[in-house]
Amino acid sequence: MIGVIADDVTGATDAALAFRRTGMRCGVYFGTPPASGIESGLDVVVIALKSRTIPAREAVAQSLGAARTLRAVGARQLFFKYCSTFDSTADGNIGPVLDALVELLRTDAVVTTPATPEHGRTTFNGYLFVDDELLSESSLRNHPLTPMRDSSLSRLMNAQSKGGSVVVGHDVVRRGAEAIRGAVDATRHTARYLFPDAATEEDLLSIAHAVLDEPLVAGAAGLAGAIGRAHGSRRTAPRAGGSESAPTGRAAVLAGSCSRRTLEQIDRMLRAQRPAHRLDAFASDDPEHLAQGALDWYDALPSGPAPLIYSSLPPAALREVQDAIGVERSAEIFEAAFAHIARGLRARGVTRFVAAGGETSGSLVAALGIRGGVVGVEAARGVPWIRTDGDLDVLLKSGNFGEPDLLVAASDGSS
Ligand SMILES: Nc1ncnc2c1ncn2[C@@H]1O[C@H](COP(=O)(O)OP(=O)(O)OP(=O)(O)O)[C@@H](O)[C@H]1O
Ligand SMILES: O=C(O)[C@@H](O)C(=O)CO
Repeated sequence: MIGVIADDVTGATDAALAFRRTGMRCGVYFGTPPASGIESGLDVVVIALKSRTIPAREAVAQSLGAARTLRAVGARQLFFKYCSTFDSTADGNIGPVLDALVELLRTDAVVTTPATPEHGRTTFNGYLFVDDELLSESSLRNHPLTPMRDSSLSRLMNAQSKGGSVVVGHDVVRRGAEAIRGAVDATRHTARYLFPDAATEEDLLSIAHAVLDEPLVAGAAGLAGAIGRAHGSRRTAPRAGGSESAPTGRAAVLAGSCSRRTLEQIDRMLRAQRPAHRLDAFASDDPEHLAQGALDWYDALPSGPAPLIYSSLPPAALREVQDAIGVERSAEIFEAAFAHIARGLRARGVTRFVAAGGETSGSLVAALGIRGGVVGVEAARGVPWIRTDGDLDVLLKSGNFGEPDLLVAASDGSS
């Protein structure tokens, strides 16, 4: 069994989908459950944390807790899922968590790559590209919590981890798994982290074959799917119980992501004349007050299409809020407000939640007390519906994922 520790909930569902597509039986848990709460017979157990931007020490403690539980239920390999755009601060948390996992597993070389070609993430000479731009020149340079201003994976990693890192060039990767394994063995005692270049699914498959017996690997959905394929798991039956059609309950969309793609998707909602309410921290910085305003607005809506409640702003307006209120404080205000709103909407009969943004989704999942779920139909690449253990359907969308009409389409048909 492969045990996945994901540093946010949208990343967890992205990775779970990548494994499930290859036919692996995959369960998703939000927060670390007791070992007895994990279904037996799964090929992959994904534990979703919300540890990407919390203090490094807490991220390490939570990740070690998840790792111990996964090992207790039989994980032979741990996969640390971080963002395909390496979202992290200068202090972590990718490096500190991996350092701690290396020590826990007493391993000495970790092969890792964020490359996920289906999401437009590729690496060359150790530099990370988002579509045709370097990471540091992409919209990720303006991320509200983890602005990415460098594209060199080894520089990013060295700044937040111990043990050093090296790049395994594309010339080696394209020679296949044996060559990659040779590079891993040659570096085992000199550098802890290896970033093999990957521009295609074929590159990822070679990397996956090279690491099948390693106790610890790390990366994004690209490597997860490749490992699934390398296990030849397409031959096993998909897990029963995943819903095969999109859910249809009463819907609401909550967007706290300020990513470029989410802003486009919100624009589509507005142009489709969906009822929309923006949370404004300048009007009130009290999350409960903001939430009550949104719920009063919701209560006054005539029945009709699913509404959108959002805090998302484009970069310049976002900076104004952050300069006035503080980066962490403003994030806390909105995440707390979305938590109250999610609970309020649930109480009013909403059963289908579409959430945009990893932190925002994490807040919603915690507020609704969702502990786990089954991966259902794929609404967009990397974005599956999750049928939760509490009879809700949630679509947890990474900020930059999905076609521009995703929010409209996923919340269609509500009354
Ligand atoms: N108007 C705003 N002003 C300041 N901060 C905001 C505002 N709106 C949202 N935020 C904060 O910005 C952060 C957005 O992060 P989130 O993870 O939800 O989206 P994302 O980074 O686009 O998604 P992902 O991590 O999946 O790529 C949240 O902490 C949110 O509370
Ligand atoms: O890897 C990605 O880009 C996503 O799964 C994610 O982690 C965004 O939060």
